[in-house]
Amino acid sequence: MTHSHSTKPGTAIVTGASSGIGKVYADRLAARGYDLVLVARREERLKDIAADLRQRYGVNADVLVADLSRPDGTAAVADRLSRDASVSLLVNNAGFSALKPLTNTPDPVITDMIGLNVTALTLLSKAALAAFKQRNAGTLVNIGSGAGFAPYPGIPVYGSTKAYVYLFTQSLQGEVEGTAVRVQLVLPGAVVSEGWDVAGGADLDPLPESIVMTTEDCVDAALAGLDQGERVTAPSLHDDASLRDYEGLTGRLLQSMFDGRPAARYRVGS
Ligand SMILES: NC(=O)C1=CN([C@@H]2O[C@H](COP(=O)(O)OP(=O)(O)OC[C@H]3O[C@@H](n4cnc5c(N)ncnc54)[C@H](OP(=O)(O)O)[C@@H]3O)[C@@H](O)[C@H]2O)C=CC1
Ligand SMILES: N[C@@H](C=O)C(=O)O
Repeated sequence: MTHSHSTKPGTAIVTGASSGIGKVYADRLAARGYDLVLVARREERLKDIAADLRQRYGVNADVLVADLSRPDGTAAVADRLSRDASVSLLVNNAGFSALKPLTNTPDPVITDMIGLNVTALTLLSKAALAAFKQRNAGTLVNIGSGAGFAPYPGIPVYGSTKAYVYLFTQSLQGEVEGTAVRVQLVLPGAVVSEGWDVAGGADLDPLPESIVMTTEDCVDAALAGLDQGERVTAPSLHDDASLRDYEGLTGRLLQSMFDGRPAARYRVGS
């Protein structure tokens, strides 16, 4: 499908576009007429995906090979965000997990995971919002995880990086309030992808099929949430009132933390 110039929505940068959720984002965004910049480390895969998108949708698709757990990799993508005024959407999707207790997780895995899931996502969000705010247009999508809602024994670092994405992205929503810039937080549950092999220590196969979503359903729901103007989209959460309750409760808890008097149960000064 080709799109006329006047309807072009601009360029979308998708990190982690070489597989899983990111690859499906690239496909769906190309179907919507976006030109693409595909970011990941595996160049051959990215080239094949880019060629396929060009051929099937008639869009431009560039490959940007970058290791986002390294400062130079993140800087290369940030540079594209600040130089290329056609970029109207960033999907901060690249991420990985290690399903291991802390003491069994090698130090480089920990630093790479924090570097990718937290530092790169933060710096690329900053570069995107700087460009989008200047143009008063653009959309930032950050991929968190249901694993960021509560302590998750066995995956202490991954779950915590996703808790960061949850709070960070919602904080950014406050920063763009009153502008035309949009920030969406996407919280997948369990999704079929190579990510489970990368994570090790757990296998998708023993999980009941009923709790695992396809990458296609996950991305289609995330984009439907974006179309509906949602700030937080949880593709597998049927009871969305529970999310609002959670947000309300944590917001009230934050407010009630600001009190100069020690709580009575500590009997300080009594
Ligand atoms: N699958 C699931 O159950 C869930 C996944 N998520 C999140 O969804 C996102 C996508 O994961 P998913 O599709 O499952 O996993 P995949 O492993 O299929 O995809 C991860 C993508 O990130 C890229 N990537 C990994 N490390 C780096 C790096 N250092 N620099 C640049 N790119 C990198 C990979 O490409 P390459 O190796 O070529 O660099 C790949 O394209 C992640 O943020 C994940 O945490 C959230 C909830 C559930
Ligand atoms: N990727 C999954 C677990 O590691 C998740 O985010 O739930």
